[in-house]
Amino acid sequence: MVLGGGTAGELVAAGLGRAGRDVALVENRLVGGESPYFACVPSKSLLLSARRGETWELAVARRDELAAYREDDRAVARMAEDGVTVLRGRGRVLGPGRIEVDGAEHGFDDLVVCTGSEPAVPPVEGLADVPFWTSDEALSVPDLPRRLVVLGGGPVGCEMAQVYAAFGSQVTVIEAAGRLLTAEAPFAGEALAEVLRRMGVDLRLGAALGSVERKEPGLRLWLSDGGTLDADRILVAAGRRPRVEGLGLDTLGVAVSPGHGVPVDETCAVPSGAGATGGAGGVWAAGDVTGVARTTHAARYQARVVLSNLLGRRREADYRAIPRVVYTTPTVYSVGISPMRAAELGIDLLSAGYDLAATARAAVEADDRGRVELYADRSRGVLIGAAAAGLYAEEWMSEIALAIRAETPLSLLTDVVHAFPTYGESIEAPLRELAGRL
Ligand SMILES: Cc1cc2nc3c(=O)[nH]c(=O)nc-3n(C[C@H](O)[C@H](O)[C@H](O)COP(=O)(O)OP(=O)(O)OC[C@H]3O[C@@H](n4cnc5c(N)ncnc54)[C@H](O)[C@@H]3O)c2cc1C
Ligand SMILES: NC(=O)c1ccc[n+]([C@@H]2O[C@H](COP(=O)([O-])OP(=O)(O)OC[C@H]3O[C@@H](n4cnc5c(N)ncnc54)[C@H](O)[C@@H]3O)[C@@H](O)[C@H]2O)c1
Repeated sequence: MVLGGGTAGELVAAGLGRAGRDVALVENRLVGGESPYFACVPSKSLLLSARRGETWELAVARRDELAAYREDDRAVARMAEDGVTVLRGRGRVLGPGRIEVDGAEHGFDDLVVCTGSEPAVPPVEGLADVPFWTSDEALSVPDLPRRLVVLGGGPVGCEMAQVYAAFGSQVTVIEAAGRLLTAEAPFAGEALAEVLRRMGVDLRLGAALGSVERKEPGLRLWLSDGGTLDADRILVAAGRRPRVEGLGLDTLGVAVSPGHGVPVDETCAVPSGAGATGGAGGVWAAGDVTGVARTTHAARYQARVVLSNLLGRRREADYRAIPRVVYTTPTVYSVGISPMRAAELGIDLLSAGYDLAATARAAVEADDRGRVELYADRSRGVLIGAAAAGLYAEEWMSEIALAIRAETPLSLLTDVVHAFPTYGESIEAPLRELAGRL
């Protein structure tokens, strides 16, 4: 029984079905989940349209076509082809081996929890009384607000700010922390801030939203720094919470708490309390609901780990090199440990950086923005993290993910040759610098 038919749930269910197992997928919205209809695909489509200078009407038409007009018939048909029974409705576990889907009871041996995440709405005075968007609306409705306030300067807030500013909205980003993309290396958020400011985005950094009130026409916002703002629409992009409540997991002895992921071990099994099995089998979880990495590729990775273990081939997940990408122009790509995290862990970190402007490719592209930074563990002589802000960084930084995951010695990495003229050449000088400082 797979509970939740998004990226993770689809992959587990399809794999089990193809392997001839008896498998059902419970989904109460759209088979496919967030990514194809409300998240990755429509956001990347709008970002590309913005970069190409398309009109809003064309961009929305293209977005909606790519998002299959938010209809899941093709995804459901694929499930049927793979031998998966789709149970439409909200699922709730009743106890070991028993689940209810919209009133009907079904049995199961193994349970895989893939219920994803939902937007976190901060407890701001007045916010619940005004109409606001989350990314779901921002990526599915045809409106282009004249004045848009984006609450949160994380990946969602930054991507949406760039989209709406590019198409002509007057955008303000309110970010409680002092910079954008707070989890990542500081230069990345600063590079993005510069680009957004140049596009006319008003960045209110270090300010939280205090309260909101209707003010015809539109809304009036009060900030914690005493400032006020008038807007037509608020987009809440203040983080996401694993969807763990109301699933009945407590009946299996699985302790969950709001805002925290379902706990998983390295095999993506949910450690069971007394009598906490899904019947004859076990309880597993994959994707955003685990709160581990919260990206589509991480959901797919965990799903493959679950699938392998369910099919009898033990597999453990390794999260050291899962990329985190913000698909703005320029792209912000991060992987592995950030400098802040290394400091928390007491790692003796060596860092080296390089401005992309110094590459021949930057001259060819006539774009001198961007930088790459590499972080190595001095004691082990291997890369443990990296960040880049630059055009196509999501493509040319993949080799760094491989180097981190494979723990390739720096001495060997310095012997890798990159094609000329590419942005990939930008990592050669920092790699040599790091190797020379070991
Ligand atoms: C705006 C935005 C942009 C993003 N862009 C990217 C990107 O470019 N790249 C990237 O890698 N990641 C991106 N992400 C993150 C990515 O969308 C998620 O990590 C991914 O969708 C997680 O997949 P999942 O299977 O865990 O959950 P979901 O896709 O959310 O699937 C969970 C499913 O479970 C169903 N469900 C929940 N509870 C129940 C229940 N009780 N009964 C029945 N069904 C239930 C839900 O309806 C849903 O369909 C983005 C996220 C957002 C918000
Ligand atoms: N390209 C991608 O892979 C991609 C793109 C978008 C989202 N995602 C995933 O979606 C998840 C959610 O992204 P997100 O950007 O919503 O969350 P986030 O947690 O990364 O960022 C939210 C930001 O909102 C700020 N904030 C929260 N409450 C506030 C308040 N009251 N006032 C002002 N600022 C406030 C926080 O300081 C934080 O910086 C991410 O963890 C990411 O994994 C991935």
